[in-house]
Amino acid sequence: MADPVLVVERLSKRFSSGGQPVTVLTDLSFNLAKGESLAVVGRSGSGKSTLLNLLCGLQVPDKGNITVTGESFSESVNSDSDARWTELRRRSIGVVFQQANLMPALSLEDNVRLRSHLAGHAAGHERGWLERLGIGAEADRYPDQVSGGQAQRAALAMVFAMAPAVILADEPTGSLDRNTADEVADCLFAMQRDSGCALVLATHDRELASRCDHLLDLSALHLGGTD
Ligand SMILES: Nc1ncnc2c1ncn2[C@@H]1O[C@H](COP(=O)(O)OP(=O)(O)OP(=O)(O)O)[C@@H](O)[C@H]1O
Repeated sequence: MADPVLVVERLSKRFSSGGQPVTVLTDLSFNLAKGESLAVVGRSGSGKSTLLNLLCGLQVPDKGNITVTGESFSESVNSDSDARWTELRRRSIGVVFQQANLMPALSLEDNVRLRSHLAGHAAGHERGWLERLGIGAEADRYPDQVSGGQAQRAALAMVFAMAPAVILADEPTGSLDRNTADEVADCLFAMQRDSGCALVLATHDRELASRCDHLLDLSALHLGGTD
């Protein structure tokens, strides 16, 4: 494999629920290279969102290592690892959720400008990103003035404007009707292919998952549930 952008080694995570340990991930390992996509599927509660949270440092594994663009993290947390995760989320890891996470007081263009600025890029390309997502005409509108599909396209424009190494998408089309979901997915995969970033996509939608290069079925790895 070409130099991997994302390396996951023997990752384990459990929670405590009502005093009972709940094992979510056990010894999970995979690599993802530049330009590759991985669909993470599995029944509700199998750990899809937990995995994405671990991959951007919002949760900490009990065991294992995660390496993103050469930065390695283990289960030990300190101010150095916190600062490195924060910097990665600012510049290198783009996150897309089921609901577009736009700032309501900013126009779509200003939402893209802010995200791009935080990632260290000069202003000036915001409209271009919105045009590539097919919503250039909506650039001056505010999030509450656009449809769910348009808002989700704006969320993708924000993420691609960062020029991230990795995109983590958690049910990015889950709140959209089938046609709009397909259109947004077309944008996501076309732009991921053009930008060459890696994509980890958590979804219940098997059709969407089948568009990725690799499939990780968390239900097949373990039975989950209470230990
Ligand atoms: N902070 C937490 N504390 C305790 N248990 C948690 C916590 N977060 C998640 N869990 C449990 O971990 C398991 C995995 O949750 P997760 O949200 O990752 O699943 P999922 O596959 O994304 O589910 P869904 O498809 O319904 O979104 C579930 O049993 C959930 O209840």
